[in-house]
Amino acid sequence: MSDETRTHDLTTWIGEARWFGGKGREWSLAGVRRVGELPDAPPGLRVSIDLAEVAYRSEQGEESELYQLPLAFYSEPQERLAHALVGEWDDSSFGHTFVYDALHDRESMALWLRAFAAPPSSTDRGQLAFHSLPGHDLDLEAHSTLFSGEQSNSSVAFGEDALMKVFRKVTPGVNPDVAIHQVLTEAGSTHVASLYGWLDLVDEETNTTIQLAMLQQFLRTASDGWDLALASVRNLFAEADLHADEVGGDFAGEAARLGVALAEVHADLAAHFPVEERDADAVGALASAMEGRLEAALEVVPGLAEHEAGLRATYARLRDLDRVEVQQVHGDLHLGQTLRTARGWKIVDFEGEPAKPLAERLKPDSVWRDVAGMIRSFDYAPRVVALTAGDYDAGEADQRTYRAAEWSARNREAFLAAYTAKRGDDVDAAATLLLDAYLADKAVYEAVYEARNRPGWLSIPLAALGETS
Ligand SMILES: Nc1ncnc2c1ncn2[C@@H]1O[C@H](COP(=O)(O)OP(=O)(O)O)[C@@H](O)[C@H]1O
Ligand SMILES: O=P(O)(O)O[C@H]1O[C@H](CO)[C@@H](O[C@H]2O[C@H](CO)[C@@H](O)[C@H](O)[C@H]2O)[C@H](O)[C@H]1O
Repeated sequence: MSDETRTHDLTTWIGEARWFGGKGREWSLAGVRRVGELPDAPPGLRVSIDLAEVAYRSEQGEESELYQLPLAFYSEPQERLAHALVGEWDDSSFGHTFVYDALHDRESMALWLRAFAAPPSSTDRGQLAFHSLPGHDLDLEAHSTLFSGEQSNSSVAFGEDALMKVFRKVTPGVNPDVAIHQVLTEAGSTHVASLYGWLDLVDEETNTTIQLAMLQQFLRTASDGWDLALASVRNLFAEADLHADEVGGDFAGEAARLGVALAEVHADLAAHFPVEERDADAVGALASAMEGRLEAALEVVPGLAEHEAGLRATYARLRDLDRVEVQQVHGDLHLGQTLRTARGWKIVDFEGEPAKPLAERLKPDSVWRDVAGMIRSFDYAPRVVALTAGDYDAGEADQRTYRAAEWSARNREAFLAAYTAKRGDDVDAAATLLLDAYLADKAVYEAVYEARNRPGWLSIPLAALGETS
């Protein structure tokens, strides 16, 4: 079986993967490069990390992205891994093999975990560099389980001990998720999972490093903030005669605690990363960047056109500001990035918006970007429940729309009040301009995200824009 088989199988597999960010665009597999092999594999198994180069062609020219492919090459077919089969081909180093997604394979994942616990010597590891922080002994007996959620990356739990996040779309440079977790772990923040280690791909020739994976504390008692919010909305919808504050499962107390957690994380980030006061030119550049994102989004989502004038007016109002304070922020905050544990709220995934280049994601930004992200989530939750609730009559639909707005407003207010109280400030006129602009910018981003990933949900950000712009 030739290279053609490999290219065909990998193209099919990548194109269907949830983590593949190129859906909806014209792309091809430009090449696959092996960057490392895990040592100590048992006979009949070889475990590699390959990088796939995906090329896009458009009127603007050519562009490419790198995706990480952890692969398991078995000399015999593995029935237990049938669901994770990538293909069957002749590998130039491993011979004729049955190739599987290694993240589904406990044998392969055990090799990864062992490499974190005892980083292989430089000759064995090639370009791979496993790092671990002191203070935690990994449970090497723990079995791996791949998380099945809707994510941009792939996460593998090792029992209830550790969680490894494998970054899928990779670029040279520092990944903010690793850098921020390291700083917040070392600062003793109670709102993040502790960082245990990370994996780098070091290219000594070009003096570049690509961060491939991150190992952190597994939050055993965690419930996903998004799931909790949906449950709260369902409670409200089930009680036609009651208001949000009278129904069991009211979320406002949790929304307020989330506001406090975010204020504390922002304070820790401000203490350990630079905080800068930017002038009117920088505010103008921020408004221009938002306008630029809108223009790009209009190409992908024609339905945004009816909101264009309102959006441009919101961004133009930003230009009235003569200063903006920026610092390290989360960058892609939403309820799905929050976990309620027995010890309070934790915030995860400091990687920023997956669609942005790494260098841009590390840039300081206004804290109002994160606040806006959470508020957009409070808007999303009831709309998702209404959208997926099934058939109901027109009267019921109106009732739900009204109650959805009530749920959003109640939680938005509780969250904002607690956030500003913890910081010791309030949402003054300048903050309102910033917040409105970030809310609009996020809804535009979401419209593109939904058009590419979940077209059935595109109406959610568009409806929100219809109410505000
Ligand atoms: N430390 C942790 N312990 C337990 N579950 C976690 C932890 N960190 C993240 N998760 C869960 O894993 C999911 C994916 O993590 P996330 O960092 O958001 O990945 P992605 O970058 O793919 O979106 C989250 O929605 C959360 O439910
Ligand atoms: O993959 P990430 O978690 O980094 O974030 C991307 O996917 C999110 C959806 O999984 C998306 O969030 C949007 O949908 C959420 C509901 O599923 C909602 O709570 C958010 O408010 C909304 O933005 C996120 O924007 C995207 O970057």
